[in-house]
Amino acid sequence: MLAARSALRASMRSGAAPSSRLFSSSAINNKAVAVLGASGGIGQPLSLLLKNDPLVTKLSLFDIRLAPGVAADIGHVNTPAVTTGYGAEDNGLEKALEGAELVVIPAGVPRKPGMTRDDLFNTNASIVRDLAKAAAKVCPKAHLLIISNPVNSTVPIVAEVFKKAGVYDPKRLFGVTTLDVTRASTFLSGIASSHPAETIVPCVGGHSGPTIVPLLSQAKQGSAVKAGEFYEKLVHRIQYGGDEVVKAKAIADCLRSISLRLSQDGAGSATLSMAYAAAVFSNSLIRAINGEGNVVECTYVDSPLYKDQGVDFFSSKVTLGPEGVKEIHPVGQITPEEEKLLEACLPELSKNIKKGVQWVGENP
Ligand SMILES: NC(=O)c1ccc[n+]([C@@H]2O[C@H](COP(=O)([O-])OP(=O)(O)OC[C@H]3O[C@@H](n4cnc5c(N)ncnc54)[C@H](O)[C@@H]3O)[C@@H](O)[C@H]2O)c1
Ligand SMILES: O=C(O)C[C@H](O)C(=O)O
Repeated sequence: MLAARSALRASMRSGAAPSSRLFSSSAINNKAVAVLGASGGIGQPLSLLLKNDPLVTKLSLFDIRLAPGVAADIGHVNTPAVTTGYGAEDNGLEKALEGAELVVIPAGVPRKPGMTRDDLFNTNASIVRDLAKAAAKVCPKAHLLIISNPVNSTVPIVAEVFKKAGVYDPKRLFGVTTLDVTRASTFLSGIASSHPAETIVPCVGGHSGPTIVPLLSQAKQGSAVKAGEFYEKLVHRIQYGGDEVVKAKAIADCLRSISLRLSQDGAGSATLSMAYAAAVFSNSLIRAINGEGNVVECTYVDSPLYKDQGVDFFSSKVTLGPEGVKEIHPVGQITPEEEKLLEACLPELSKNIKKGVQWVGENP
């Protein structure tokens, strides 16, 4: 995360003052990235951040609405990535996936106030399944980065689609849980008065309230938070950071529209911080694929760690490499409080994974 952040900041800087070294590209450094759901709240800022990443040389933006316009706009940014937008017509999805090495998927509906991520399952499962089918056909060797919620279930759905197509490589499928790590870093650094980039809190488990397990004891600054009510509040804030944004956007939306329409629907969930987090993860993965060593991110992958407890996918620290997942790290030493959080996480995660696998079995 630390390495990724400084690389991303270097990318940002280079965007302002291009250095020929950063912008030079050899064959190995050419990276084609497709974003599916590119016109959405996450899709647009994420596409912009990817366009600003000098390691990305081709950017294909797909959405069922507005993608050519988004691509035309982003395409005017003077960085190397050649950017093209595709809609659903004229086989646009397959065209967007042609030659893609990374496929980032934020397509799907976001939460409204009062909903859990699992409430999105009925809508998003089929969206993700269909996009995964196209990727399995057109770019079966691409690395897939799944953002669409509920991540705990959508990642197993993608795995099943790829298995059915005979092209599943568990090393190339990632649930993007970077936002949990980003939030934990921000919240803890606010308490410890440390620099966020140096405040690294691994978050393991999955991506939903009770399945997000922040390991504060493994952060250098973790001792700034003593066990007890204060610790519990911080853990709760990290686990339910997504709800904080959904509620804040709902209030803002409500105030803005009070004279126009009395809407309680809200304006969705985290988009900008998510775009940042996904850009950090994408940059880390590309650097690892390009041969950089010691690139470690927390990510939700097909993992051996808790398979004996019916949990086939689990987020933990993962060393990334040229083939994607290089090494999955165990959770390591944790406190009794963290042990309790993990105990609560595992059965819920197992349920979410089974739900995805069963659904795609019945709805192939
Ligand atoms: N993993 C995480 O940490 C995390 C964080 C935030 C949001 N999310 C999830 O990301 C998803 C997107 O959130 P958002 O705020 O960007 O939503 P949004 O509604 O603003 O954007 C979604 C986009 O997906 C597009 N889309 C819908 N069906 C599609 C299809 N079949 N093919 C291609 N595009 C399609 C829509 O047209 C829209 O542009 C949600 O499911 C949300 O819960 C995940
Ligand atoms: O909270 C949500 O629904 C979106 C996302 O998963 C988040 O953590 O912000």
